[in-house]
Amino acid sequence: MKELQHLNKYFLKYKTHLLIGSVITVVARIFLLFTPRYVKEIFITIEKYSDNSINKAVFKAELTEAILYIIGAAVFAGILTFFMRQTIINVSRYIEYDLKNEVYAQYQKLSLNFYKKNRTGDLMNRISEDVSRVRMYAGPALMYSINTITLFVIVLIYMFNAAPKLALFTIAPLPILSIAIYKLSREIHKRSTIVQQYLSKLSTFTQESFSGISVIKAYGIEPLTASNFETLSATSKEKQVNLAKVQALFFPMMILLIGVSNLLVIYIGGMQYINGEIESLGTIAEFIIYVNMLTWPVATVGWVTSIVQQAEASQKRINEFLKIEPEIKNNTPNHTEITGDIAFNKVSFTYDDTNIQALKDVSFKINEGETLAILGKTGSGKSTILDLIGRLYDVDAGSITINGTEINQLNLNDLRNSIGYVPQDAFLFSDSIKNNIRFGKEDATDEDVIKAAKNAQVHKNIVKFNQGYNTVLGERGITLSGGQKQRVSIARAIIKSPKILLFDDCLSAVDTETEEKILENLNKLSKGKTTLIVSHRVSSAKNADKIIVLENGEIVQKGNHDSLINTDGYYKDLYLKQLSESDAK
Ligand SMILES: Nc1ncnc2c1ncn2[C@@H]1O[C@H](COP(=O)(O)OP(=O)(O)OP(=O)(O)O)[C@@H](O)[C@H]1O
Repeated sequence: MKELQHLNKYFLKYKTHLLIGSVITVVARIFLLFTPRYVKEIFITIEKYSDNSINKAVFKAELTEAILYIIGAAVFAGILTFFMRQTIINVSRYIEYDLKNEVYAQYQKLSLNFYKKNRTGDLMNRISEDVSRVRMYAGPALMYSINTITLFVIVLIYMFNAAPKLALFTIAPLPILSIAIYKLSREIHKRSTIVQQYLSKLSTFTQESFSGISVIKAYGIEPLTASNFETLSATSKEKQVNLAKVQALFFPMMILLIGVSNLLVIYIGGMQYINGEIESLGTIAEFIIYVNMLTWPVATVGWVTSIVQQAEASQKRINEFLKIEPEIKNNTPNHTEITGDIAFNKVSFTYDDTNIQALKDVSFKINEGETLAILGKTGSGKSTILDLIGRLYDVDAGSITINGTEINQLNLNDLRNSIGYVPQDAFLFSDSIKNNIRFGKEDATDEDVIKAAKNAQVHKNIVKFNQGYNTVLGERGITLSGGQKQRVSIARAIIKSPKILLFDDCLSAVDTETEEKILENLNKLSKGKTTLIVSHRVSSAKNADKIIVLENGEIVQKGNHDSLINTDGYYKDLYLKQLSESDAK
């Protein structure tokens, strides 16, 4: 129960609801217990009438009174049961909602390293499956526990008062029922976890197959994919059948044990009646109703125990993530002014998971309003420089400063809000083009969106779509070409009009003519803004104020276009190669 203590703060938050719910539960059970007692009364009345101790009129009156009490109590207990569910079960839904929000907020705080270590499916499972299991503890388990305890205490008092020996025999099989249900619930849980795993394997397989349907079709491997699906599906079916087998045992077992208890009541009760140990047959009828009333609560003891165990395991998994301290912390809660003077001072950085040193002793400076182009072979560390500016990771050695202040001393939100970042793989949400661009600036008007799209040279493409800016993009923006996606992503960054613009090789999929136009527009737009352009093309770098060339994480060349084309090295070679390529066209 240690892990579940995390929920205590929520129980405290909803204490009034819980208290009212508990009181209602107790009162509802008390009313429910009117039935057996009045059934006994009816039997006694019948016995009195058959003994001729009462006349027909009294018999009728007593019978009617008892029946009315039974109906009234049942209706009242029914209404209270409704409110019992409306309070306690609703609280479990509130707690589920709060917990999901807490986990989601924590996910957002965690750094990229966390996302590399944990699979998306796992993150999704903890926020949905695990939270649902915990809800079962916060609601149904709590409700049934109060229910069972109340019913048990009252019924046992009644039973032992009425006929102690009969009471003892009647409740004897109940612990067996409870243990059996506990064992069965555990088995059901074990098997349903396996079923769950297969279902998620099936959905991952289906999702991947249909995302990559063009590759599957191009390679003509539909039969192979179909047979892999069939194999997976067959195992999944087998597991479902296994689960259904144990589930099918649940009710027969309950019916059997109720039957045994009923027989015991009738047999022992009958013997006691014959021996004159109990005064009326009504007591036997009363006990039969008690046994049936107790069966479900007793069964729930086993069921609740298994729910609590599952919830504890799920909460443990949730707590594992909640306890992780975000690696990237906002060290300055106060607002900080961000300008565009950026300096790298002997920065080194190694990726934790791969142990690859992506940057070694990198130093450079860009003044506000300047453009820096970063070139170099793949894997030389270019993207890492951009990631470090946005503090997606913190440096291992050296420092990065913006206007003389180390970036880890800047307010993290201010820093990220002042950056417009266009990643290498443009990621677009399944939403309209307009909203995808507006994502950069929530309060942007339609005119702002169009202006940004024009500057990113994508407006003409967008208006050609039937729905124009309202065109909804499919999963991962599949309806757009690579170059169009890159340009929508650029529009998203420039609409924000940030102090710092980071372009990570985001013109690779556009032709050189469009690239030229975009760069021209950016040149106008980025007046006063600091711009970093990562590229593999000299055309993207030639107008930059400064150029650096990276190799294996180290700066091997520094300068501008004019100086670098006159110096032997990577830049000059690239320039000559790309010049001859464009001449050849
Ligand atoms: N998230 C990551 N986790 C672990 N290692 C990484 C990660 N990102 C990059 N690396 C490694 O760090 C090195 C530098 O990568 P980086 O992405 O900065 O290179 P790049 O110059 O931008 O390459 P490209 O031109 O192909 O985009 C590479 O060896 C790469 O494998």
